[in-house]
Amino acid sequence: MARSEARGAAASRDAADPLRALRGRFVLDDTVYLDGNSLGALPRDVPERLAGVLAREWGELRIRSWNESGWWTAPERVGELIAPLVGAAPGQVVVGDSTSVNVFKALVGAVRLAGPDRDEILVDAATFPTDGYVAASVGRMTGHAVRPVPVERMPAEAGPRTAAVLANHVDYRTGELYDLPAVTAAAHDAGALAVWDLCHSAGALPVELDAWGVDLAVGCTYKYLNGGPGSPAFLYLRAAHQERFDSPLPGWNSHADPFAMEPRHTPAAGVARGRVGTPEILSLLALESALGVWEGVDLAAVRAKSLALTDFFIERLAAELPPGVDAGPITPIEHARRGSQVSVRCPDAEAVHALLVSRGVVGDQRPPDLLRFGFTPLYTTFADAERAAWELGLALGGG
Ligand SMILES: Cc1ncc(COP(=O)(O)O)c(C=O)c1O
Ligand SMILES: Nc1c(O)cccc1C(=O)C[C@H](N)C(=O)O
Repeated sequence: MARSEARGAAASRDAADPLRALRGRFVLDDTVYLDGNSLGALPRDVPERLAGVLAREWGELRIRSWNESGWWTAPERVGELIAPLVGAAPGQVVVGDSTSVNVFKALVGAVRLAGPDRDEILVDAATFPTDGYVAASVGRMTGHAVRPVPVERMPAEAGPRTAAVLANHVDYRTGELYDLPAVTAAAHDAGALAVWDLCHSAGALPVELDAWGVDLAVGCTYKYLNGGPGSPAFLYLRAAHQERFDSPLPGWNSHADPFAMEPRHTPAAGVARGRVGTPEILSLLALESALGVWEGVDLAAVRAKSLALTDFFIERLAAELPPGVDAGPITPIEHARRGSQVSVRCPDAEAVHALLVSRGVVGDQRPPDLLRFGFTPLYTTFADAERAAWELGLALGGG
């Protein structure tokens, strides 16, 4: 297919895209932005909302805003906006702290729920580093052995010693989507709890935490949920576990009566038990505004577009890669095993990434030899996918 034909195909697919109007809800330019799996683009409504928060809520109401502007309850309120995106009924998602801190809360909470007779944690062998670092520290604190296991091996490896498994729904490096329901079911069969990191799946594809029986989950909000740099993470605490959830970070915000200022901690009822200290109000409210773009969005349509975009990119890349070049996608071709990014193995990835950025195609690069291209279905176009494949082909000597 000549380039003009490929561009024509992209244009017709963009014209037929049921989500095409959503791109206008974001601040974007003619850069091909394929790094929404690291930092989502800015939703248009956010600056005005934040300006209002600064001028009125902080500037004029000051301390009164904790009650009158709903700051105190924002962690649960924003959690309710995330809940439908991860298949959670109300009352199970709370927002605050970083993903790393929530991994700590969730994992210690899980091993405490599992009880004293189990002494092992299985951790995704290819995990994003922070989860592995936290798990190792949890092991040192609690005495549990921490055993790295590939996610696909977890069903076979979980056993009578296993207290919890900690796994990523989508591998940040390869873009592989794991079988969350099967791994969760196997963990349960072994009597263990399943804790999932949804950083690379929340907002990118349908997630059904309640239906799939997940015990605890965490995820960041600055990737596919477009909450902004450092926006707070979310914690899912399954309703059935809330009463027994014993947080390793019981701050005053998770107290049943915070303003009683009691010396002893009495945990709050419900998901507020997952809170710790004062919420990050400015970034939390920016996130709340950013989540407005999801109103009425069908996650099945998001998934269909994500797969169509990544298929198209993989197809165009196969056509544009010069013969004999030792580079190509490592992300699984099977839809059931693909998240919303395509990772391309390529020599001199750092130099190729820099060249692509200079040509207006922004993905990212992970050592030693991976280029990552994230496809955010809310705003990425088929024209973006076509141009990225073309520029990557050129960067590798094609054209
Ligand atoms: C899978 C995964 N977990 C955790 C993190 C880090 O979380 P945080 O920096 O919010 O603690 C990231 C990305 O930064 C990630 O991709
Ligand atoms: N959180 C990030 C940051 O603060 C700076 C740069 C990148 C990030 C990321 O989110 C990286 C991302 N989790 C990854 O998948 O590699």
